Amino acid sequence: MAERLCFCSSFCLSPPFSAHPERPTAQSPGLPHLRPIGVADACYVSSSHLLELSSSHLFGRHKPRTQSSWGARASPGSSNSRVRSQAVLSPDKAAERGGLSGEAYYDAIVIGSGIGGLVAATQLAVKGARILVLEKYVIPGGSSGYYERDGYTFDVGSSVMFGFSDKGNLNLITQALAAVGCKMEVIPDPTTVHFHLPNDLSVQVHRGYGEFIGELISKFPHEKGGILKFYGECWKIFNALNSLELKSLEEPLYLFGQFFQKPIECLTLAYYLPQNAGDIARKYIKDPQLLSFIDAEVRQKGKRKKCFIVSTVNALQTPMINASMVLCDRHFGGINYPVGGVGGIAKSLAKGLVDKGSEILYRANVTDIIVENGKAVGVRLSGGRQFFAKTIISNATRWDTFGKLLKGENLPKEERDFQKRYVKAPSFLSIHMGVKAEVLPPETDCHHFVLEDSWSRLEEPYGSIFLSIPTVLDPSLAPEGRHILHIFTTSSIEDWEGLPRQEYEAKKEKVADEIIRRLEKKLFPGLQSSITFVEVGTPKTHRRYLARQSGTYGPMPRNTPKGLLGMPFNTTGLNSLYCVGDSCFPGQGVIAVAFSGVMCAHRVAADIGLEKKSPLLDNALLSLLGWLRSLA
Ligand SMILES: NC(=O)c1ccc[n+]([C@@H]2O[C@H](COP(=O)([O-])OP(=O)(O)OC[C@H]3O[C@@H](n4cnc5c(N)ncnc54)[C@H](O)[C@@H]3O)[C@@H](O)[C@H]2O)c1
Ligand SMILES: CC(C)=CCC/C(C)=C/C=C/C(C)=C/C=C/C(C)=C/C=C/C=C(C)/C=C/C=C(C)/C=C/C=C(\C)CCC=C(C)C
Repeated sequence: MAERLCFCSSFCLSPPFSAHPERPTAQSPGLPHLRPIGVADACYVSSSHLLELSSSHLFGRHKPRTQSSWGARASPGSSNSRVRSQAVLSPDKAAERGGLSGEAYYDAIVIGSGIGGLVAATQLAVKGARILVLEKYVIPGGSSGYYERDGYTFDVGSSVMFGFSDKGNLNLITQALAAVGCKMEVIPDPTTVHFHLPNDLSVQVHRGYGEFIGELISKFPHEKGGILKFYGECWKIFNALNSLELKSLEEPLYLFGQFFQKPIECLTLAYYLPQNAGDIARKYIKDPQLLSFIDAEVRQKGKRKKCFIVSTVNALQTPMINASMVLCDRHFGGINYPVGGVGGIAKSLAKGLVDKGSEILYRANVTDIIVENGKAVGVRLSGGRQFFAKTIISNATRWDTFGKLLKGENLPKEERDFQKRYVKAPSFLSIHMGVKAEVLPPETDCHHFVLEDSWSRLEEPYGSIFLSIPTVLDPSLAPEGRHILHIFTTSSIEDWEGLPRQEYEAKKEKVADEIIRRLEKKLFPGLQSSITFVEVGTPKTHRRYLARQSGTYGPMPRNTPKGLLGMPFNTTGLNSLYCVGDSCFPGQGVIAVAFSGVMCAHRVAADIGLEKKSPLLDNALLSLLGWLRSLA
């Protein structure tokens, strides 16, 4: 088991420290009186403050803190705003600099500090761009954030981390951290998921590919040939992906360069771009139970209200490229858990961003994207403050970006088409629990997928249960003698809206009790009586704290998609506005949104002159991609 280490070289050297040595922190002697901040106020938080956050009230009954000793309100003219003025303009100055005639101070404003937004921001910052990230909540990370309660550190989202190894080209989380000089200690997970399925089918997805395939073949010996062919095809795609340098597929000089250097690999990917995993699995495999297992494996979203493991749909609606990425990376680089919890990734990226001279404002709720002459030029916060930049990057979902943040603008055709092709996936009900350690049998795996009785419940709300026990890997996340159980299952916002408070609370308890009862019966006898802490989040909780419309987990195809062909990239129909995150290519998942961040940063860098570009080729490629999407 790994020791707890610092995230970055400077991360824990001088508490509290300032990322900019010349800039004192809010705690430094000599700083004037700091006013407590209200929810609507934006506050500058340096990475040192992040380290000191002990509890980010994300789920359950608690509201975000409205009083804080770690944040300082900027008031122009105060010494506190003077302290910051080297990197963050006072609101008035920022406003003056934007608009029609003024030169925008920032190269890019990023709305939201999910992993997608943070990767885009840090990748641009390392290229020398001046970035301002505006985050509505009090800490970075969005669905990859964390919160602390009663000595437990809970991951907000799930704890299965792809792309976090030290090899290949697809370890995008490792690479994103390295770009800003950070390295996190990780703990290898020996089993990606332990499936507990109908008809007492139990499959462990071992880290070793041979071991996993051996186990699967032993359960389905009559399908040996099909299994080898299906997973073999996945490896062909994964190897092609892994051989490329990953940058923006919307940037022609890079794309042609890759085609020139790796023609076979690029053509392989182009061939699979419009294909789905379920169709390919069905070419080789006939056993319905094995096909259902593969549906659960690739967990992409299928029809409305249905859901699964690697995203939330069945294999027939899962792009083959995404399925291959997930089904192979877990064996190639393996699933690795960051020591100290998933929240450390966003904290490290945020710190890295500040180290590179860019800024983050927390409690900065963007309500409007300001458009002038058909171009996104700035943003307005809920308190009325305005910031201007050459480009705006939205890490909010596309539904929020185009439905809420842009007012009075006609929905661009591209977005209308996207909304025809994709709907919002349902949200989750999540249960964060602390339990007595003795309730877990020895050798319990970290991640479980439970569907006890019938395959027909696979995609039903509350049908399948996801369970992570990160303390199996990192015991430091819980008090001694305790474990964390993070349970989640799909659930739609409609189930929870319009209920009076008491009924809402009673329903949370009832639904959570039923899920816990199922886990007690299937996995852990005595579970109920071993609980020491429990907190339940519903889709409303996700909507409120993650600022995602309907609390959605992301986009899912309305019908059977043409693989990844229909997914929009980062540019949008509005000049200078870009999107990043899970409603962009290639979709949901931490590694997927990290890739979207890398792509976005590259395209933006080209557009603001930090990377080479060819306007002529740009137009040709963007038209070609638009046309290809129209075929989806
Ligand atoms: N594999 C896993 O185990 C795992 C775990 C957690 C999360 N995830 C993935 O992460 C993906 C989401 O990442 P993402 O980067 O797209 O976004 P995100 O939803 O995680 O983060 C978006 C951020 O933007 C902020 N925001 C939204 N609107 C805002 C506004 N108007 N003003 C200011 N801030 C605003 C939110 O507060 C949030 O912090 C999901 O698809 C999920 O699959 C996966
Ligand atoms: C343009 C043209 C025409 C052509 C071109 C061709 C080419 C070159 C192409 C290329 C492509 C590429 C590069 C692509 C890429 C892609 C990628 C990277 C992808 C990725 C993906 C990923 C993913 C999807 C992931 C996901 C994940 C997830 C979702 C996860 C989840 C998890 C969970 C939910 C958890 C569970 C739990 C338990 C069991 C407990």
